[in-house]
Amino acid sequence: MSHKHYLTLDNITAIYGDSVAVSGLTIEVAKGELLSLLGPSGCGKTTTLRMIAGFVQPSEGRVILNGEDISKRPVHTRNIGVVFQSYALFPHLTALDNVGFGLRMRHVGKADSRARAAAALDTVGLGGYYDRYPGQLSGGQQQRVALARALVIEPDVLLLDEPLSNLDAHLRADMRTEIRTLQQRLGITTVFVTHDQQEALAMSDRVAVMNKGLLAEIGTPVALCDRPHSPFTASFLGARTVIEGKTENGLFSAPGLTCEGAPSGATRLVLRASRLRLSGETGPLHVSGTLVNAAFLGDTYEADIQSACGTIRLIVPSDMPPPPLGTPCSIQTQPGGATFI
Ligand SMILES: Nc1ncnc2c1ncn2[C@@H]1O[C@H](COP(=O)(O)OP(=O)(O)OP(=O)(O)O)[C@@H](O)[C@H]1O
Repeated sequence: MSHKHYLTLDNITAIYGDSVAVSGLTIEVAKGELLSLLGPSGCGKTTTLRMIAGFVQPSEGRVILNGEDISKRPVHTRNIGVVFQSYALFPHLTALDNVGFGLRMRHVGKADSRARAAAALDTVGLGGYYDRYPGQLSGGQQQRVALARALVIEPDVLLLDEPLSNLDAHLRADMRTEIRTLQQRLGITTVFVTHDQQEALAMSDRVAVMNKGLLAEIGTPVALCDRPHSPFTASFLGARTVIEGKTENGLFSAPGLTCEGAPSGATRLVLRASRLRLSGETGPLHVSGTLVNAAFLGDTYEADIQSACGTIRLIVPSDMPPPPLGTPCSIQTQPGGATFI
């Protein structure tokens, strides 16, 4: 996908009182792309979304949509659809009227509004639910109504703020697939806020990892997982151990650990839990320690090895059960198991 600048966040900063929520953020989103903003609570994801929607004014920088600087435009004149975590449906309006509301506000005639709202509800699989009130719908169905309401205005950009976080795990996985399929079918440019790394990886064309109001790193899900460039990304993307050390003549070393094949200047070794095995054999990685945790997770075991350089996490297949706790172990890397920053 070309990163044609359909939506550009150009060096935007948001300040609340004397605290900086977002600091000099620059991101370009291509037309039709789904970009996730991923990061821990408080890193500035929602504030970024609010600046795109127009609820928060950037104190510096610009939001450019399709070549136009929309930074100063009021919310209702931006053609942007938003789905909030809380759905924010009107309890006293039916599903059809909730979806049609935005059109009526835009002075679309009543019959036309109803027809378009009905079509939007059909799109999200709620064909039979036009006359239900929000209180008569499940959480997942309310979420679909909120999505239909955002889509019915045919927005230039769709903004989704943790839309799945109120749903149970099963439904969340289904909705994730549905939203992604719909987004691709409609080709709608989407910015998706989440703190759930799996959700971001599963749904996105690219992921922007944020930390403390700053962009830590941006890339495709596979690139971020296989070759993280920032230590924050490496540790935030989960199931990775980051070890500090130094490199001389291609050999990375840290207390009680060495790893061959390091580029000059590397100061961190990233060990990816799912690409490590407990083994008597050694490869490029030399480290030994003691098994201190082995949890059965169904298809895998999660194991922790305590070593001189800290605790190293492994995720091993369930047909390779770890030895008893307290057993001395060494670790073998599989391709992609050890990378350097
Ligand atoms: N209206 C506000 N007034 C003052 N400070 C705010 C306001 N909204 C957010 N903040 C602060 O700005 C920072 C960024 O908040 P933001 O909601 O953008 O983070 P987030 O990454 O979306 O977090 P979460 O995942 O918890 O929603 C936080 O430190 C937060 O406390």
